[in-house]
Amino acid sequence: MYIGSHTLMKRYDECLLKHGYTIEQLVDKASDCLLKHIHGESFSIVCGPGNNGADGLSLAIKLYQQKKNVQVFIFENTNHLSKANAYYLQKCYDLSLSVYLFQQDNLEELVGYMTACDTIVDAIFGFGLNSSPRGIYQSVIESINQLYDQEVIAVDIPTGLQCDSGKPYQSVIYATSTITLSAMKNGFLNPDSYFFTGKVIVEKLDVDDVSEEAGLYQMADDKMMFPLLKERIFDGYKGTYGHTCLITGCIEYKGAALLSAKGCVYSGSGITTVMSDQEVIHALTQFCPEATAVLRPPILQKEDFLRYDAILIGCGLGQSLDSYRYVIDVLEKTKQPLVIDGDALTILSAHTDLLKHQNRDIILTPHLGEFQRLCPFDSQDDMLLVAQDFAKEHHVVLVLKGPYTIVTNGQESYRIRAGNKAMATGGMGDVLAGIITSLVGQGYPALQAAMLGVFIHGYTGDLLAKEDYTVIPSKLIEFIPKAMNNMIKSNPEVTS
Ligand SMILES: NC(=O)C1=CN([C@@H]2O[C@H](COP(=O)(O)OP(=O)(O)OC[C@H]3O[C@@H](n4cnc5c(N)ncnc54)[C@H](O)[C@@H]3O)[C@@H](O)[C@H]2O)[C@@H](O)CC1
Ligand SMILES: Nc1ncnc2c1ncn2[C@@H]1O[C@H](COP(=O)(O)OP(=O)(O)O)[C@@H](O)[C@H]1O
Ligand SMILES: [K+]
Repeated sequence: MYIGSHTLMKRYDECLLKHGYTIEQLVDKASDCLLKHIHGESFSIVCGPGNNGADGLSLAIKLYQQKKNVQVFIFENTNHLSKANAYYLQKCYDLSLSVYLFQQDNLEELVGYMTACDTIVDAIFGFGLNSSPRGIYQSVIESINQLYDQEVIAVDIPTGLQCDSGKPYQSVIYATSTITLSAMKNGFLNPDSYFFTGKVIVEKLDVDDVSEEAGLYQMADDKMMFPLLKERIFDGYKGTYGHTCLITGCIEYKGAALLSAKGCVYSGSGITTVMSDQEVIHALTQFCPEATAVLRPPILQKEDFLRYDAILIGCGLGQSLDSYRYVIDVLEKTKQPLVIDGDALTILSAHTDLLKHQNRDIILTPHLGEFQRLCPFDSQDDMLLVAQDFAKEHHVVLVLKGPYTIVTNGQESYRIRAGNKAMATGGMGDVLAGIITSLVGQGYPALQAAMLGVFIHGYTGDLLAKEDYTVIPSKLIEFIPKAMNNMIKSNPEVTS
């Protein structure tokens, strides 16, 4: 399933136009999709001035041609209509459909006409809405929400619901169901949006598939992710599964280093070595005896890293002058695939130029706060686009953590369907960084390692959250091997 935001959906339409479709054709195809889900005999179709309204007008014509009882309601005289809207409105007039123009003084009368129909179709605004509907639009929305006997079907998005966040503007339609076109809208991932959308049906237009060309995200769910996890081989040994080096922890932040090390070991790393301070190493022997350790020298040299398959830097590294130097050293002197997390990301924020010319796989795992430092964005920005552009510009795999964590390399973009609110506990991100590093060390390509790491982490958390109110990192770690085994056993492609 593909997911779009308002800018990505706009880009999607532009790609289709580039492929030679006309906007009138696209609207025609959109109304074909709508028609499949519309039942009943009498319809009030409420159409705004843009292409969402055009979808409604085209649908009205098709219902009318099926001899249904159709009344169309519009808001504006023809000067502000989109091209397709004006085209289909003229067709409505040509066919002598009943078209009513909303004005402040006829609102009550026109809404009265709607009470006689079975179904109201909301084609007022779609992803082109840029602020709360006001004036006559607001009055009509509020009046429609007062009608309780009619089914309300929203075209693409309930008018007044924000496409990207799923949050309502001040004035919003409460739909019974929403037929969304071409792709799931990012905002519908927010469970609160359900109050407004009702049941959501995704309908693909019968057109060339330009989803990837437009940069739409894909939902990475069980079906996509289970087969990515490889079975361990019959004669594998520790050398088969990679040697990872974790440059983590300091006197003040021992826990993060311990959690990332254990996450790395439990998700199958062949050998895990923690490069840290004496105090961290001491604690590690108690907490995770399977990990090995080396004392971190004051200056890191290329030779210190020759035997490793993957490096992690961050997870409790702190932001001291030493930590700062470690980050620069690792970026300048090592060549292995690299995972950068936590404090190391904050240090990196002032030096993103170092990401240029790296010629190796680099995975960044910020939460939103860390990402804000790396790539200052505005709260109104389209995060799907911001994340994608950042990854493309800096040649990294970006893991932007949160509900439905984003994973993108700028070309391919995913939202991972795993993880839950019970996991919002300190240290959870350190476990994730350890898992991803483990997978990189085991030889998974960077994008796959990031996707799979996020999925394993979230999937384990989901299994625990079925029973528990909170999911604690130490407990999640213990459950990782069982969860990974579950994934392997549930994958029909694994035969051994
Ligand atoms: N590939 C697809 O998915 C397709 C989608 N189509 C439809 O096109 C819609 C998007 O069309 P548009 O880009 O024309 O956008 P909309 O129809 O959602 O709205 C744009 C219009 O609303 C006005 N507007 C925006 N905010 C306003 C506000 N706060 N108050 C008053 N007026 C406001 C704009 O000036 C413009 O006239 C989609 O939601 C979908 O229904 C189809 O028509 C074509 C194919
Ligand atoms: N509400 C939530 N829904 C889904 N996943 C969540 C939620 N809260 C936290 N997580 C997951 O938990 C982890 C928290 O990471 P992070 O914020 O870096 O924690 P820390 O810095 O304490 O280690 C991320 O993988 C994130 O996706
Ligand atoms: K709508």
